[in-house]
Amino acid sequence: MSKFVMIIFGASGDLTKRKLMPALYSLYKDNRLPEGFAILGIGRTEYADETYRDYILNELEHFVTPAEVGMKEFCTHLHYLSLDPAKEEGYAMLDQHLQEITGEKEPDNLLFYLATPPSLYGVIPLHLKTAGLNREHTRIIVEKPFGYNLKSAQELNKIYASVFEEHQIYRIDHFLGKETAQNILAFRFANGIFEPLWNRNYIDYVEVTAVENLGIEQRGGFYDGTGALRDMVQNHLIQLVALTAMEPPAVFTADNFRNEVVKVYDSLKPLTEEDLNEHIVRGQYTASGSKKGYREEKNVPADSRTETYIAMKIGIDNWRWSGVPFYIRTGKQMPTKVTEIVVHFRETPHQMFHCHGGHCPRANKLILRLQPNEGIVLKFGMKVPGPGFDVKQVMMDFSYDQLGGQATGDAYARLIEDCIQGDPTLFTRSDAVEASWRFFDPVLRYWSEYPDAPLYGYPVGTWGPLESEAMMHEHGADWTNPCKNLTNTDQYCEL
Ligand SMILES: NC(=O)C1=CN([C@@H]2O[C@H](COP(=O)(O)OP(=O)(O)OC[C@H]3O[C@@H](n4cnc5c(N)ncnc54)[C@H](OP(=O)(O)O)[C@@H]3O)[C@@H](O)[C@H]2O)C=CC1
Ligand SMILES: O=C1O[C@H](COP(=O)(O)O)[C@@H](O)[C@H](O)[C@H]1O
Repeated sequence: MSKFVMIIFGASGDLTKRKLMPALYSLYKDNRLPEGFAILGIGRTEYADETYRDYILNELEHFVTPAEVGMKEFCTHLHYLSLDPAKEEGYAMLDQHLQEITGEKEPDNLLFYLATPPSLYGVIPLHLKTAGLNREHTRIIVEKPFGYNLKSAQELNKIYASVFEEHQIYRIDHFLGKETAQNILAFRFANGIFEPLWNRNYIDYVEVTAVENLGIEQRGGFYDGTGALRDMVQNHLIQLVALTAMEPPAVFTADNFRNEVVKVYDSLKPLTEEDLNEHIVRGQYTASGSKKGYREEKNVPADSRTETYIAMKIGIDNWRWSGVPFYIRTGKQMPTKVTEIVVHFRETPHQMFHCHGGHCPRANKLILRLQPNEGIVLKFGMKVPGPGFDVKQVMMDFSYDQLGGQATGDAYARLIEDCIQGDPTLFTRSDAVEASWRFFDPVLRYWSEYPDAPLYGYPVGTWGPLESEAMMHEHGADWTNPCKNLTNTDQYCEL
């Protein structure tokens, strides 16, 4: 077998330093990278191998905590080549460099990772093809968002299909690499107790939340052309909906699993005019105290109408879910960072216990928390000891800490390792990416046709525009908001 080389386009960027290098280092220290591997960073920024190694070592010392021995040794596997990935002429030099690193005439155990702005996702594979670097054993990982809308995703898929076989293409969505996202499948399909209840007969509605207490950091240029819908909803949030809603595959293989994901996307209830007007709330954070508003961020136009928050009510038209609303939301500069799915079961058909002593019987709720404090919480009513029938909500909770205190693995490490081993299960297939865009395309069209469609402000550190609360009130409910500084499972503000 040829020597393994991972080539990162965008090697001077944010993703590389914050996620990819720490993930590769964690695989390295656990001896999970192929023997004699090399990593070649590509970018327009000028570095010599040595200065790039120093730069990455410095970033690893910052992002890998606690600091560990072995990082310097890991960095000896790094190389750097300065070229503009948009220009064809650099690719012969890339080929030459790969030959020098591997000592082989035609190295083909190559993994290309596209961590550049999405505008380069179409041109890089074409240049790889021209340079003859799309060899039999090469693979390519492409970051999200894959496409800007349905049409561009279809065009990209065509380009990739003209350069690689589908089994060589890995469209990454790092949420699927999260241990806790995969655990949704184990929770649903390895346990008999919940699955019989997991349908429209017993579930009233579902919330999917992925919010952050950070702003856009230094990514204004990227984010302003992207927005929350493309950055989070079309990929991460809808993947979580799929994991929650999908049917169990008969056998757990990559194709079976991915077929079930596509079936969920194909069953998403097309958005109507009413949905576009009333069941989508977009927002943008505004200054509060010393915190900047979105329009004051670097590389963001002062009149930007890019959404940093979006909440939507969506439906799935199939036997299991017909009539059950899924409320999904994501936002920057919220009070805390939390990713979770809350499944609200129907109330008992008849309420024989009434509110008492400040407590009211409520419907059962199951919370699947992906981060932080990964775990599962089931809420149910119990009689408070003493006279009368005072029913209080209590919680049964499982925390990942109970699994021997082992930290949940890193999503990027898991996915890069899967790709090296040729396992595409947790990557997005071409038909899935198109099906997802097909569903969200009308929202993008609506916003471009009606640029004055409402965009609500929300102050930094709040739970988004009040209009999104109003959307939930239509269902007679409120969003489940964990308290600020969530530190353990019983900190739910509404309790
Ligand atoms: N950052 C994150 O947390 C996450 C990012 N992603 C995705 O990963 C991808 C990369 O993100 P991120 O690292 O934040 O992006 P960056 O904006 O940091 O860009 C990465 C690198 O691409 C190169 N680049 C930028 N513009 C151009 C250009 N016009 N032509 C050629 N090269 C260019 C730059 O290197 P140089 O100037 O040296 O050429 C830059 O360092 C994006 O698609 C993003 O959606 C996904 C999940 C999380
Ligand atoms: O893909 C992205 O995800 C991050 C959030 O990921 P998490 O694993 O930290 O929850 C988000 O900040 C970023 O904007 C987006 O591009």
